[in-house]
Amino acid sequence: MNQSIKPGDNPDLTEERLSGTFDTNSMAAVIYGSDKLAQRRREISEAVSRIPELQDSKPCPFMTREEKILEGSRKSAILNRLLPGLIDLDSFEETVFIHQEVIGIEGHPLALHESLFIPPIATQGTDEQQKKWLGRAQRREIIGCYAQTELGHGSNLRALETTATFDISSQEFILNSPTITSLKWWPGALGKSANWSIVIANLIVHDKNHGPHPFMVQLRDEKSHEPLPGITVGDIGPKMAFNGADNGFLGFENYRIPRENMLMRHSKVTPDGGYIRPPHAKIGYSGMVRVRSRMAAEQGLFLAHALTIAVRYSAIRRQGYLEDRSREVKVLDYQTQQHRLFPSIARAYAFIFCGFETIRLYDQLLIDVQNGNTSGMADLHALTSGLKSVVTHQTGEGIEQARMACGGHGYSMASYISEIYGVAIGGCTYEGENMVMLLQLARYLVKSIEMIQNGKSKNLGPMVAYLAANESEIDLNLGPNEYLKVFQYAARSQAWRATEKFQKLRNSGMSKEQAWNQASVELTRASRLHTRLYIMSTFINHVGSVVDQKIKKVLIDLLNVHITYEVMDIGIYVQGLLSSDQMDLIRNQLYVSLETIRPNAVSLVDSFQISDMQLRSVLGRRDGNVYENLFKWAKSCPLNDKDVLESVTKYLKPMMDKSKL
Ligand SMILES: CCCCCCCC/C=C\CCCCCCCCCC(=O)SCCNC(=O)CCNC(=O)[C@H](O)C(C)(C)COP(=O)(O)OP(=O)(O)OC[C@H]1O[C@@H](n2cnc3c(N)ncnc32)[C@H](O)[C@@H]1OP(=O)(O)O
Ligand SMILES: Cc1cc2nc3c(=O)[nH]c(=O)nc-3n(C[C@H](O)[C@H](O)[C@H](O)COP(=O)(O)OP(=O)(O)OC[C@H]3O[C@@H](n4cnc5c(N)ncnc54)[C@H](O)[C@@H]3O)c2cc1C
Repeated sequence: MNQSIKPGDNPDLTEERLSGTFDTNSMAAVIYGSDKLAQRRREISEAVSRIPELQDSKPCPFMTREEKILEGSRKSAILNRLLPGLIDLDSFEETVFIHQEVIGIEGHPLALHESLFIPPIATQGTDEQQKKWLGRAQRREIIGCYAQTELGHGSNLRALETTATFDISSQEFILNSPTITSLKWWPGALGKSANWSIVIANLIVHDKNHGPHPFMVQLRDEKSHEPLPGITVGDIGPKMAFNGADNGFLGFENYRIPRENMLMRHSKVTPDGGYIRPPHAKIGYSGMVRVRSRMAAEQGLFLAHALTIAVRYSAIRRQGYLEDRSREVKVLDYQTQQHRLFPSIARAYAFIFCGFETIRLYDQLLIDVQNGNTSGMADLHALTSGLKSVVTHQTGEGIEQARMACGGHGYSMASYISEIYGVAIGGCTYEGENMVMLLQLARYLVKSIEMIQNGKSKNLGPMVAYLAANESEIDLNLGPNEYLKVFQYAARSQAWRATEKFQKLRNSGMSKEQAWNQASVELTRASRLHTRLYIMSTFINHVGSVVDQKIKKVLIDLLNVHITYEVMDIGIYVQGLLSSDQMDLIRNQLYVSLETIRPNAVSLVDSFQISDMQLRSVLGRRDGNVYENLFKWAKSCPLNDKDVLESVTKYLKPMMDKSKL
């Protein structure tokens, strides 16, 4: 049963919902991890929809940037008052969800507070530091951000220029931005809203640079909100999207903070200027790993937003004919439309499934690290580096296809797809530029292959054990596990090809850095294939664990779309393994899978249960009543407040008048 059906809906959409073979609430439970979690999302949406002061004052596309920031702040403040009655305050998921529901995806002044300001205090602050700041931050007495990137440096953290020099005599750190390129640049909420920040600066003690470390820094006066003396701060200007957030710049001039403001759970500076090393050199980077570990699910949901819009719209949009010339067909019936959208539905599910898995892995790692065991850090760093890169890229591609699948109306801001696209593809850049992060994973793959070459295959972790196998023939009696073997073959041969290229260049006398650079395109290809293999195997495992048989059946259909599409997409890497007959067989299986999934397409996107408020799309409305609402939306555009604009009276009319003979 599809729970989205309501009286008054567009009959085409109701017809689709009636053709679904499964219960959308049960599917939502599988997507979000449990019936309880899915139910909480519905309850929060429902509660929010009944609070008038939380509704949009006007559609986001009609707001200026200043209005967006004002609206985000207005709603944040109201939410802060209402949150205790609406959500479980200890739940990060519920906190993020309600902000998304109420404020949307364009960012808001507290977007970074929850995800990048509070977690470093909680994980890298000492008990005393947590006592001092955590409660204040959680109550939102203070608003924080995370200032790491600089005008001249982002990807390469070793080159950051901001310094925090320890002054023993005053027991203070002195913060400085010595050059224009050392200005912090990009941090969200820094521009106008935050009054505190985690600042990443090079720790200098007794003239020795110990590299980047995190510091708690007050930026603005807590009464007047004016920047404190020694601080230069402001907004960096409009962006491609995400304009509800005030990304900012920040400079320091001999700005002093107490010694106790360095986050010292792992690294420490003692009063006499002693430096105590952390248990792992990169432990200070763990805030980034946390955000990356959450990106697959987050991006999967961005894709889910775009697909909810495109699939619902494709079910009510009629254009052209198939056999029956008496009525135009739903565009969703065209194979090209299905090929454009259904593999992306499968990817959205796959990303969410493996996203929740990486969140679980991160949470486990956090416990291990707090207990002094840092051995899992390298594995999770490699995994999340690849995952954020592949998922953000494919999400961007999927959203753009969704936009095109909506024809002309997809290009209108009424679809809201362009905003989803703009926000989502920010993920290709933030938290580590994709190529840079793919190359981090490649280091791990090359090291794994070197272990095999050195006869140490038994030391390989489970995620890379396939690199040591020797599969050269596949029995295409095709089930998911055979597809997995095909993918393993592709990932393995590319990883070996890239490593051997790197080694050959090294052996020719080239420096390590040059050889790496000259092999880097091949290395990034290896990282992508490795990551896609991981996504596929997580998807297969997840479907295998589903108990409800109706849900399992449709997820197997979706998995079939995924595995056939993915293998077709990497055809070039499996030429040595699969014959052209086998490739034809897979291609045909893909087409059959598209037909199989067709009756469930709308129910599959309905199962994401994204409310109209959150979707903010005229095309993607739950009720499917698109045309009358598009007309209403256009009429409410501020340009239509007057029939004759100043642009006409001041310029066009005089021009036309002058041109008259
Ligand atoms: C619609 C519904 C969806 C819901 C979503 C919610 C709605 C919200 C609305 C909108 C969302 C938008 C939100 C926007 C938020 C934006 C937030 C952005 C925040 C930021 O971007 S913060 C800045 C991030 N910056 C980076 O990521 C910088 C990238 N660079 C690096 O991380 C490092 O420089 C480097 C890793 C690339 C290199 O570091 P370096 O020290 O030089 O190390 P190397 O020499 O390369 O490697 C040495 C060795 O260390 C290992 N290593 C590196 N990192 C780690 C690590 N983290 N853990 C473990 N080990 C690590 C590395 O592998 C090497 O090992 P080896 O020697 O090979 O064995
Ligand atoms: C929406 C958004 C929000 C952000 N929020 C924050 C925030 O809250 N806090 C914060 O501190 N920062 C934030 N950032 C900054 C972000 O983290 C950086 O922009 C990001 O890490 C990329 O760094 P960069 O800009 O220096 O890119 P660059 O490194 O300059 O990248 C430019 C090009 O160089 C290539 N390149 C660079 N290094 C290498 C290499 N070693 N090998 C091969 N190619 C390379 C890249 O692949 C890319 O093609 C945000 C950015 C965005 C877009």
